[in-house]
Amino acid sequence: MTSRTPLMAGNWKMNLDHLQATQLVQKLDWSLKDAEHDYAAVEVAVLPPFTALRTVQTLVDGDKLSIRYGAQDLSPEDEGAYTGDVSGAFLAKLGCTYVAVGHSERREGHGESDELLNRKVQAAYRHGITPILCCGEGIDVRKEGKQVEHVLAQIEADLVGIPVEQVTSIVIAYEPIWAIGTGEVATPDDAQEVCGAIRGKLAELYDQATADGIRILYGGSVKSSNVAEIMSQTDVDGALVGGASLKPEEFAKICGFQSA
Ligand SMILES: O=C[C@H](O)COP(=O)(O)O
Repeated sequence: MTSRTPLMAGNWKMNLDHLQATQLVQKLDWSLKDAEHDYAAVEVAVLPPFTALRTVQTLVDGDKLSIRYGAQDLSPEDEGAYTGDVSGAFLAKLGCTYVAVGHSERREGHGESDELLNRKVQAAYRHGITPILCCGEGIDVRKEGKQVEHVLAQIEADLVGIPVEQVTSIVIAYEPIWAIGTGEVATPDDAQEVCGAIRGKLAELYDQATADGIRILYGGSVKSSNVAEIMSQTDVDGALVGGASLKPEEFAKICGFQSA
């Protein structure tokens, strides 16, 4: 089986101004150094608000940190009269490695459709930024037992027209909506069921070798106390962490699940 380097990504959501962002990244770096974190074994990234990206870039570049960073969203367009939007070109200039696309808080809170998310995935690739494509079901879908078909339909629609050469670098994040910020973490079996099905769908849409190389993250109330069992699942290659990524020592522990 292809080996996949785990990715631990902290999604700060709408938290931390640019000054607080600097402090958090410094503290995270110190905590990771204290833990002798091996970045080659587990990649670490943070997704600050747009307003903090420039300061995070300055700190990471200036201090030559190994922490990567990215944005939480991007425009499907590259430039022009799109008030309030932020172009992938601008994010690339700021050194963003990643951009989240289709977080449930955007799908639901901003009515983002699969058609729009597909255009955002394409926009990310146009600018050499790796999309972290988020998917997941709400509680009603879960109660009906239709989580797998729901998530696979999202993935298939969001990847329309994305060629194999591009999709090899994509990161998929499975986040059951009922587990986000609720303290209710999916069981390792729940996570594996959907992450495994996503890999199967990627093999069907592309090929098995491509699917085996793609990283699939789990997100939803991940903490240092539950990360090891989630990460023990065959098809879980990391975590997209919300609340716990705002606490540098805790996030560093999450990042070190393997060496703990
Ligand atoms: O993007 C992150 C997810 O929404 C998970 O958030 P959470 O760890 O606060 O549950």
